Amino acid sequence: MQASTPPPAAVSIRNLWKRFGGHVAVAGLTLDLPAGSFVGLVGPNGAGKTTTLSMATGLLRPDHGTVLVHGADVWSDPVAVKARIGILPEGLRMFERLSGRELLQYNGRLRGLPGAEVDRRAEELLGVLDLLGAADKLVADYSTGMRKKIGLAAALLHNPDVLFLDEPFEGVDPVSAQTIRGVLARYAAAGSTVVFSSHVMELVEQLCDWVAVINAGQVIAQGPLDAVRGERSLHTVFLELVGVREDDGQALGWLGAPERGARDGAPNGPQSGAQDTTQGGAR
Ligand SMILES: Nc1ncnc2c1ncn2[C@@H]1O[C@H](COP(=O)(O)OP(=O)(O)OP(=O)(O)O)[C@@H](O)[C@H]1O
Repeated sequence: MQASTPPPAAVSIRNLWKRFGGHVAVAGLTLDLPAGSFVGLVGPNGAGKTTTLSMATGLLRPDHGTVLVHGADVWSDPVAVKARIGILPEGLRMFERLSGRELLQYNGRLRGLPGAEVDRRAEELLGVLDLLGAADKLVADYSTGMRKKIGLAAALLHNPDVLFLDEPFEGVDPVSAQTIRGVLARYAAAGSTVVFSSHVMELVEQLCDWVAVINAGQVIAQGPLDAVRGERSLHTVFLELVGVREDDGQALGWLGAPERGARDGAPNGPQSGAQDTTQGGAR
């Protein structure tokens, strides 16, 4: 499975560290992401994915370590790097009082693209992402999925070499997710690099050809998807790698059991309160 000459790295991360107060969020993380690959970053909650992506894209300064994007240092050569990357961060803050179309036009101009080219690309992206009907609506009035799509359009407008996406499918309905997948697949097929974080292993397996598993601020596995998962599913391998916590059978023993004397000393068996709650929840 090992290639004799490794492909050039689009993103090369070396010994990256980040501490928040007493908590080490990223602990000496080293990662090489091959150019032209579709990379999935997976890891449990709090593993350090967002912190890593933020440092890799110049949004958060590392305590230590380097990140190179196509050979340019993110922190010592930020202008060169930012011209080559697109970012869809988690919880992206946008100019809410602009319409979707205006947001793209503003982004395109900031990127130094000629006006006519910005307009052409913006209309195409709005069309492909099924946002033409909402193009003149304020971003403030966009739904979660629409926000992800307009954020993706803004990240792609200048045709970056590397696209970083933090949880691009979170809160997105299946129709919009399919649209986003189509755009990403088309972008990657043209030879660009996509790096995205996700908790959805099935999605990573469908889209990605390269995977990095992050746990406790470090990379615990990385490589081509087939090499990382072997004959098994990524889900199974992931759970094994990060270690599933065993339930000792003691915790939550009260949950679902009849309450005795907890409320005004009155028993609350399944035929009284529990049943009412179920009916209430069904409405
Ligand atoms: N600004 C911050 N201040 C303090 N702690 C932070 C900050 N940002 C992240 N952390 C902590 O750093 C650790 C890594 O967080 P991070 O958001 O990078 O994880 P993640 O892998 O993206 O998690 P998730 O999958 O839940 O989004 C967590 O313990 C988190 O609480």
